[in-house]
Amino acid sequence: MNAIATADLRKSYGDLTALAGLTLDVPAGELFGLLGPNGAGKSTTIRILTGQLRPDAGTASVLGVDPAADPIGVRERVGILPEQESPPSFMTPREYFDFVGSVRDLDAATVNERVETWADRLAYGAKLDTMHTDLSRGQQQKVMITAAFLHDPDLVFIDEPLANLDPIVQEAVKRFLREYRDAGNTVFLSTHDIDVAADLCDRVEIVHEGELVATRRPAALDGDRLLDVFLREVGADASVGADAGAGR
Ligand SMILES: Nc1ncnc2c1ncn2[C@@H]1O[C@H](COP(=O)(O)OP(=O)(O)OP(=O)(O)O)[C@@H](O)[C@H]1O
Repeated sequence: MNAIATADLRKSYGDLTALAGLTLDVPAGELFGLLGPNGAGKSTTIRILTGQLRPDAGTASVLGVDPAADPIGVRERVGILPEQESPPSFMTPREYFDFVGSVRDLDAATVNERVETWADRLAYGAKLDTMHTDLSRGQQQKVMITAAFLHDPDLVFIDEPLANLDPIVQEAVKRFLREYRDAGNTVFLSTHDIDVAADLCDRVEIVHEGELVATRRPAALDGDRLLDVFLREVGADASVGADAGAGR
């Protein structure tokens, strides 16, 4: 069964074509990676799939729900870790999780239990009652990761999840994501980091200028081959483009 299916998704911002006909299936239980350079259309894809943005054309299904027709229905069922978003500056992590728990209809005991587990996993228990404004960027990212998983969704959309995290925490998050996938859940990961995609994903689709240009299974490649594919497919354009930056 597919957790996500899209057909010919298109989206423009004025004259700029961000998605030029994206057709994509993600089976349930896959740790899927959308890999592309800056400006390739990754966040636009996530925003459409999570009902935050309507496509100009094409269709999408997320856990059987059409995000354009029922955006709230999709957001109830999935977890979302947006790129570079911060928790509210005027709250502590504990207050924020209480808020997320009430939006997600979780009882206080469940919230507390899950928060303790996540604070242990990502080593930030000492900061649970510190205002977000006094947390480091990486500590704020730990809070955002916890919030995305707090209601134990079957599917998560995670945009550059490892940004700002030190190597120890990165390994803890990777370990968790593999366990989450092994339990039958689905991960839609968006990144421009080839190492992250190669290390973590069952399958990677490379997106460039709003189109899918290559698909690979990292386990079936050796060494740096995903980098070779990436450079071959997008490197030449990305290195001369105004929005250059293939991540390494
Ligand atoms: N609200 C917007 N208005 C105008 N243009 C936009 C808007 N959002 C995105 N774009 C443009 O659409 C294109 C795709 O952007 P998108 O954010 O989807 O890329 P991305 O692959 O997530 O990039 P990054 O890795 O840098 O986050 C880019 O050229 C971007 O400048």
